[in-house]
Amino acid sequence: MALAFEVRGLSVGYRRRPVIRELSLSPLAGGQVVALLGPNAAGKTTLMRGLAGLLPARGSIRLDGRELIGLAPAAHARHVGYMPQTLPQGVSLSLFESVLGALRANGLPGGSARTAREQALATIELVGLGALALRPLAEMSGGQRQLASLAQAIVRAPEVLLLDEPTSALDPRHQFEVMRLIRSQARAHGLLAIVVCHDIALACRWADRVVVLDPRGLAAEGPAAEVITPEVLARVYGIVARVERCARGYLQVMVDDTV
Ligand SMILES: Nc1ncnc2c1ncn2[C@@H]1O[C@H](COP(=O)(O)OP(=O)(O)OP(=O)(O)O)[C@@H](O)[C@H]1O
Repeated sequence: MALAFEVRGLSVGYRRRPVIRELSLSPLAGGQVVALLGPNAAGKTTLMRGLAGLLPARGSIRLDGRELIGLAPAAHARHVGYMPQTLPQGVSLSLFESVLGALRANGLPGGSARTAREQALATIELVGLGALALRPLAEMSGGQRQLASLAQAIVRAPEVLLLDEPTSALDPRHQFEVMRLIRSQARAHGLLAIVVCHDIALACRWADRVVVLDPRGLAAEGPAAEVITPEVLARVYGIVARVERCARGYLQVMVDDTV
């Protein structure tokens, strides 16, 4: 049975600024990739941090029927992994040490120390950074640090993987590879991946469902082909856009103007 993830009446915000108010989503399932879209300041990061247990939340987040709100942060993090939008900076650790550290921080030694080291190295290979395993993060490019951050999130093998703009620093080839990797991880391990993305076509190409937020709350959700329409793009982003299918059947979004 695929894992079930349910968000009901969820509120997340900051001391004097509620951002996500009473948000309910259709149930999400393990094995899926869900793209979280929406304009700047819509609350995507706030929602992700609430789902990850990094901001206080009210309402309900259920994983296979078990309530996550109220769990201790370490227990919450074992179920729900989070890759932040900001890249790791100024860290003197090598890539290998940082990925091994992420694995250990989860309280999941992965068997023996040797197994843990092998797991860390295998994950580094998976994101395509095998040749840089011993390089300090501080000596990596922005794109390489973003891939390092992805490796740190994946190595923990959470059931729900939250990725906040994982492709923002990447060239087109690496964007493609990362989205393909996320989907193959979701399919292979039955994990649910929720990915924040500003590239609507990229999101539609790889996601099974999209959730669109705007500052008023949930604007739309469902399969990309049903949700991404000129009307929704005008209402949510304030753009005049055409939504067309390319020869291969993928959605393309062409922006002609602002509303
Ligand atoms: N630490 C904070 N304290 C108070 N308000 C915050 C904090 N962080 C973000 N906000 C506010 O919460 C709102 C939502 O911000 P959030 O970062 O969740 O948006 P976002 O959809 O991820 O935006 P972007 O696409 O620009 O990354 C914004 O109005 C922002 O100013």
